[in-house]
Amino acid sequence: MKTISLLGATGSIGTQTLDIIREHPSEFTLAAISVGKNIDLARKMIIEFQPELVSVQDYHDCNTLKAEFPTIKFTFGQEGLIETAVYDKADILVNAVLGSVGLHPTLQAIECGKVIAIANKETLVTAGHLVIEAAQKNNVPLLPVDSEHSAIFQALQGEKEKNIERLILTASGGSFRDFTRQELKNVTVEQALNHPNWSMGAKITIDSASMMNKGLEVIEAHWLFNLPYEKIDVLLHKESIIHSMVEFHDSSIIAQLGTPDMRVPIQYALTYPDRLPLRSSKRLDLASIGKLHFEEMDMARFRCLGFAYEAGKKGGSMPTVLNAANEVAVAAFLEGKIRFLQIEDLIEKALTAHQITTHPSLTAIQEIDKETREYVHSLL
Ligand SMILES: NC(=O)C1=CN([C@@H]2O[C@H](COP(=O)(O)OP(=O)(O)OC[C@H]3O[C@@H](n4cnc5c(N)ncnc54)[C@H](OP(=O)(O)O)[C@@H]3O)[C@@H](O)[C@H]2O)C=CC1
Ligand SMILES: CC(=O)[C@@H](O)[C@H](O)COP(=O)(O)O
Ligand SMILES: [Mn+2]
Repeated sequence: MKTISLLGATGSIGTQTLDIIREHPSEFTLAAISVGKNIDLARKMIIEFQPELVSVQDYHDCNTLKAEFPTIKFTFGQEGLIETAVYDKADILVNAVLGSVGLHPTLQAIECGKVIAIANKETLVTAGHLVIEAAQKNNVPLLPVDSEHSAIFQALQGEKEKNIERLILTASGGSFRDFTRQELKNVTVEQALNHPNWSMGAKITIDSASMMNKGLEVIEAHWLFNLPYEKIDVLLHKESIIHSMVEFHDSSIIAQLGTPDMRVPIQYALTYPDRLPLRSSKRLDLASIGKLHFEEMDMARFRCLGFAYEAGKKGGSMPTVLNAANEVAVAAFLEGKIRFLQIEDLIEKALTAHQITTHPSLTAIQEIDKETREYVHSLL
């Protein structure tokens, strides 16, 4: 029996993690959860899973739930996320919270020796060097949940890092794959949220449409698999059936395939190095699919991908700026304050204005994250 603490329980990855726990009650138990502002869903989860600890984003919501569930321990805010991440009865932390708010809790959980199943890619983008250093120092496994990284992780089982020629991350192209830049000028939030293959949270769906999701994933892959950016490529694959691939020096390519269902990589991270059946997941029927398509990535069309490669290669605090600017810009787009193409303009301005700090500490990362958010807000 593995005991889980789950950050971001009310989100897309969070609720799918609960599906896995529900499907395998003799394998997993849930000790602690964090939620944001979706208190109605939090109530239902508390009744069904009876976690011992619940962290809530806001103080007021925390007090409301406390009055309703007097036997459960409640906490709130950033400290609450940390308490949940390090909850002593949990063996494994599933980090499915959104954004760089997940960084500090992840570092603390690593210090406490928790196995980390990481969906929260912003944490690895904003401070991958700190997360990897801490994981190595504390001998803590960092298990990828993101579908592309899970695919690569699965393809690498039994393989040696020295034999890797390159990673090939697949990209669906998102909601606007076939739009020209001219057509992108007036797209709506509703159109952007209509991902062709995956049902995901709002922020990552916009990131998919701008191709920033793939940019964040390139940086995430750099840290998780210890490879230079020159060995990480992106290939447009509109069906999202091949979740990613590894090419080896002998020219062999190993790919992982499946229907687009995040429960598969979530469960693999929870059962690794074992596997369990997943009856609720649809089997891949390649004969009925017939054809798979691949195209080279157009870097002029998808500018955010170029920004991410550039920020990743420059290193230091640049990825922190990339991530923070993107978080603010996407939130502004979702709130209807800016147009879609202004997301990339704001990110470009933030990157251009930034004076790089090399090997930033946690305090420096937090400070640069805050400053970048303020700077981008000042441009809105
Ligand atoms: N969805 C997917 O298929 C995939 C997601 N990922 C990554 O996983 C992470 C989560 O994505 P996803 O599940 O789509 O996101 P969602 O927006 O669906 O969920 C985010 C979760 O985080 C909580 N949350 C948001 N902000 C805060 C905050 N400031 N403090 C505390 N809790 C907060 C939300 O709470 P509430 O809703 O209660 O407000 C919710 O539980 C992201 O990093 C994403 O890039 C990676 C691969 C695939
Ligand atoms: C499910 C998942 O891992 C997402 O990150 C997904 O990859 C988004 O797809 P695209 O970014 O390729 O559109
Ligand atoms: Mn992904």
